[in-house]
Amino acid sequence: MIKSRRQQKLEQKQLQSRLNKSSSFATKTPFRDAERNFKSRLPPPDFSSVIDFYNLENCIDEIKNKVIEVELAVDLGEECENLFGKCKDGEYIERKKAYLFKDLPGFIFIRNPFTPDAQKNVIKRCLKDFTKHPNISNLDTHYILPKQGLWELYEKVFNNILDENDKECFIPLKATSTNKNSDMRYTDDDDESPKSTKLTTINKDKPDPSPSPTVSILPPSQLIRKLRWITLGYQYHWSTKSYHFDRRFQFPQDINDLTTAVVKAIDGLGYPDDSFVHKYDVKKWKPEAGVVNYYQLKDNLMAHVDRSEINMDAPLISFSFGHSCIFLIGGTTRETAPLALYLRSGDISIMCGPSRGCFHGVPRILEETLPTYLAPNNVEDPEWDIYGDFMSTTRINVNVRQVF
Ligand SMILES: O=C(O)CCC(=O)C(=O)O
Ligand SMILES: [Fe+2]
Repeated sequence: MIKSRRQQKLEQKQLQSRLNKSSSFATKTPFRDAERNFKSRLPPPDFSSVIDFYNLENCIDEIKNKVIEVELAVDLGEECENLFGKCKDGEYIERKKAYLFKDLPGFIFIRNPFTPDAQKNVIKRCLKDFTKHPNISNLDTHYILPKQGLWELYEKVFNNILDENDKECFIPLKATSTNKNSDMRYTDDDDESPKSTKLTTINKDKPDPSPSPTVSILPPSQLIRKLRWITLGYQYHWSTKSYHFDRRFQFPQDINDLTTAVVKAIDGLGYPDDSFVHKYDVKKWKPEAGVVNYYQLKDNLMAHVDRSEINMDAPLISFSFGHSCIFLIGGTTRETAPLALYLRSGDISIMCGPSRGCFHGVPRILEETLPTYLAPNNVEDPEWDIYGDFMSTTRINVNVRQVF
């Protein structure tokens, strides 16, 4: 059969497209495979290899053998009741254990040491206080947020003090410009080479990201669910993956205290054969920067390495609240198959030592995993209603770093 030139061209195009696709298999890595598994809705993910610290006895042996149980240097209950909460009569929370992983020196997991009330306090801080200026959020790129903070405005709507048609609820867009510097938080971290943040380059001009011409004006109740992150302390410039060393705001004292307690508690943790021991003098610990991530149920965070800090010896401390998620942590490239674990409300994960340079990410937020004590309509605590309502679709992560 003689093919027309058009037909020949079409076939050539199809062949090229197939070749391109197969060459993109070069980017098919064990980390990406794991992400693909946990992101999948249909068929649902295979959860059999996920480490579950609330059910370790029933995990398969292959998983149990990777985990080492150790004792914290400090009982987070006894010594830090003001931070993690005082147990009610008859209530008991295990607050002296941590877990290490055989193939991942420096990664430490602590099961939720918080009481429900202590968790609620941190969640309220994340939603009502940390979302206020001067802290920057992803919404600041596109919107002129109200002085009182978006949450307080939303609270007035939620409590029927304001109607969303009221002019106070109008949140204007920022004027768009031709500057192409966009908000880079959710682009893939494809560059696997460790970047050094040399002091000579840190103060070079870092233009603010440009507002997108496609975002729309939204009422507070919808805009608040578009909140994805805010930054604490040293503000972060996502597109250059470096800090604004000239934009530093007061770091919240309560988050400072929580992380200091954790740094004290993990001191000296290590493998039984001493092949890795974590040491970081608590007197040197300075929480200088933080990111609060707000995930809605369909959100995820792609594999990345946090390497913008000049001090990579200090631990990176991360708290989870609200819905559970799957957390993946692998090696210094995506070629290492990651460990998968459940992070539940209150859990603390710490990356220090070699694990500080490892790829990690959150491929999945797990529906219907909000603890009942964080759910709305709690008659005992009507003030929680608005927070519970927000948390019914949300996971919050607070992660804290020392920069220098
Ligand atoms: O949400 C999490 O648990 C991880 C967040 C994270 O890795 C980051 O913000 O760099
Ligand atoms: Fe991270």
